[in-house]
Amino acid sequence: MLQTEGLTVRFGGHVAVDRVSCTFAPGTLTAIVGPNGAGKTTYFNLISGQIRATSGRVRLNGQDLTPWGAAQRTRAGLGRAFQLTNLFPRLTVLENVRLAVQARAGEGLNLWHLWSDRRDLLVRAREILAAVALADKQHVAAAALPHGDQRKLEVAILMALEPQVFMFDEPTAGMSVDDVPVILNLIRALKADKTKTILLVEHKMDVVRELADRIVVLHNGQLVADGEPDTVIASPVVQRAYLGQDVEVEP
Ligand SMILES: Nc1ncnc2c1ncn2[C@@H]1O[C@H](COP(=O)(O)OP(=O)(O)OP(=O)(O)O)[C@@H](O)[C@H]1O
Repeated sequence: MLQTEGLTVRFGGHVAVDRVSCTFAPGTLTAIVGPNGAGKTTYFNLISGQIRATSGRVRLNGQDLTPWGAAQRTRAGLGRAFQLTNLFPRLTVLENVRLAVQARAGEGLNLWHLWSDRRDLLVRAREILAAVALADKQHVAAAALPHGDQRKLEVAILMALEPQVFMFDEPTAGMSVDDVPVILNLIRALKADKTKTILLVEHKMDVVRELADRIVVLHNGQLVADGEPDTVIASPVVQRAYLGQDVEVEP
């Protein structure tokens, strides 16, 4: 169970995320939608610990993570698709995934263990690469991958870490038409597991409609709608937000 309580961040005079309180339960995929600049990515950054809140709290299973940095939150089970800066650019695709599998298996993110004889870890890494359709690129250096493949590698590493909470921020952005279904299938499979808490920021409403159990709408940093997809999509607040008109929110 992931919770945010009154989560707020100000950048100068601008309140990018404004008192957002929300609970995300295991077995549920929640789509977070809203117009450009609504605060979706900033909300993710506050949850994953990339930026610190001005006020409010983030809890996972009741534990207050608010004072913790991103790495500690990852260890606690909050998983966000890694940015390439968190990867080892000169190591191959397989080595990067293998390291994440090792970290999950409790051997730590230790390069000296990379060639240990834990064959099971290597097998698991190869399975994950097959699932994200990167098996044929396993020996390519991470930094040499085209953008779409780098996004797939980020998802592969996230899968390898087996977090309790999966956070996807526009996971298919910049991907080829062939790769989009690969990633959507993976998210479907995670959802079918029914034990994971999945958060998805996504602009494509057809994807949201198909995958979401619940939709949360942010507008000007505030949570303005929350509920079942059909109800939320039909609500005047969403219709107005997507038509670009002003939405009335709390002062
Ligand atoms: N580090 C920062 N410093 C100053 N302002 C910021 C910072 N990060 C985000 N903002 C501002 O906060 C607001 C919310 O941005 P955010 O990227 O979270 O929106 P978003 O809903 O993810 O938008 P998009 O759909 O375009 O990705 C924007 O007005 C943005 O300019």
